[in-house]
Amino acid sequence: MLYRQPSSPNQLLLHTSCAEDLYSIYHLQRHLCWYESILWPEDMKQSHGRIHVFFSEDDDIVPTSFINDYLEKSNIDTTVLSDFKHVLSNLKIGLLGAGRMSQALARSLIERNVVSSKDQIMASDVDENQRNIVASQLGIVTTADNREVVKESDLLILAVKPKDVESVLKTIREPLLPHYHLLVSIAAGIRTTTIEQLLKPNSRVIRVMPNVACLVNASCSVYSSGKFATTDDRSVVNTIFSSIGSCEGEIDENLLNAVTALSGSGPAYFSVLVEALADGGVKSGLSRSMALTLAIKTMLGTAQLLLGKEQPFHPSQLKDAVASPGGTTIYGLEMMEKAGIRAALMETVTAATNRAAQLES
Ligand SMILES: NC(=O)C1=CN([C@@H]2O[C@H](COP(=O)(O)OP(=O)(O)OC[C@H]3O[C@@H](n4cnc5c(N)ncnc54)[C@H](O)[C@@H]3O)[C@@H](O)[C@H]2O)C=CC1
Ligand SMILES: O=C(O)[C@@H]1CCC=N1
Repeated sequence: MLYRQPSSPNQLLLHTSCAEDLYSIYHLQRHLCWYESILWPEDMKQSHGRIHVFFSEDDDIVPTSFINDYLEKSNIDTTVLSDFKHVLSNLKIGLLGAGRMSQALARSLIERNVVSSKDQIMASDVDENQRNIVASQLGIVTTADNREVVKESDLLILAVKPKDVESVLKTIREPLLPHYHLLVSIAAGIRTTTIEQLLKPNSRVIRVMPNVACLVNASCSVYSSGKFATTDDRSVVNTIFSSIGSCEGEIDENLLNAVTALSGSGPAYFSVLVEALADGGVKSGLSRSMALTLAIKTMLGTAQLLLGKEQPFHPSQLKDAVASPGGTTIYGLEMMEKAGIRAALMETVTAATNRAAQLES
């Protein structure tokens, strides 16, 4: 009644009244009406019995320490259960395309216990070799049939190359149920409206841009929601993409191409910079391996200083702190300016943004 596509007038009536009415669907599908279930400290104090709030220490949905502090200040008894997790324990995740990004995502979700079992993830890929890698290295079930993944999952992650998006969406259009499934696309330059048009009306879509550093749980992701995505959908996306690094929140979709060009493609730019700096070291007599190690670790240390948990440096502050009067650094910096490196990097991001816009059309 809720999920079957109506094929007779009676079924259509039932479907419309039960599966499309906002309030019925919430209750029949056993979703919680959050807005009716908020218990404020004042309400708790008025209760006749004793109230004690228990939190899981590691909660992907509720900010445990923030709410715990808030309740403590309101004199409500609380206990944080150490080592307890509140994870996406029932959500079934389907990966459409089992390439580099999907594998990294699946690995993180399993290793970081965001899912409670490997059985919660399934992947499809046209390439048998990729399927074998995923099955043997990650122990998750794979199939060549994208439709099978849709039928077995609640949330789908579309991780094929942009050129393959349309054909995959056409294949899964039928089994993908707008009220049931959430489709998360990480494909560069494919708008949520394009995806929505290829799916059934009202399909819930969120577009995310992570980066390859998800292989080491250090991706930074940004997302944009389609027209029909819900607050719960955004919360799940936040949880999933925080597990592979950080999720920097939602952004106007018009800016997602710039994100793609900066942080999506960024690891490639930094790799070129590291390689070029190492070349400079080799030219000045260092061994290749020493030069590469120094360049990489210098990039890492610089990133840590710029991010600085307690006192982040502004880039110009850090540059000034390193360049002493008449010293080595200022001579190096002069050469960078002569070579036009700032303009070159700005144009790099602009060119990649424009390319993402071309993919959109
Ligand atoms: N590689 C990167 O650094 C980033 C990639 N992205 C996006 O992520 C997506 C995936 O990228 P990668 O994982 O790097 O690509 P990939 O080439 O490693 O993986 C794509 C997989 O999709 C499979 N595939 C192709 N057609 C298919 C079909 N019809 N049905 C099922 N599977 C099919 C391919 O066999 C391949 O294994 C792309 O859209 C890209 O724009 C986003 C951020 C960073
Ligand atoms: O170059 C690409 O198409 C993808 C998008 C972000 C990183 N790689």
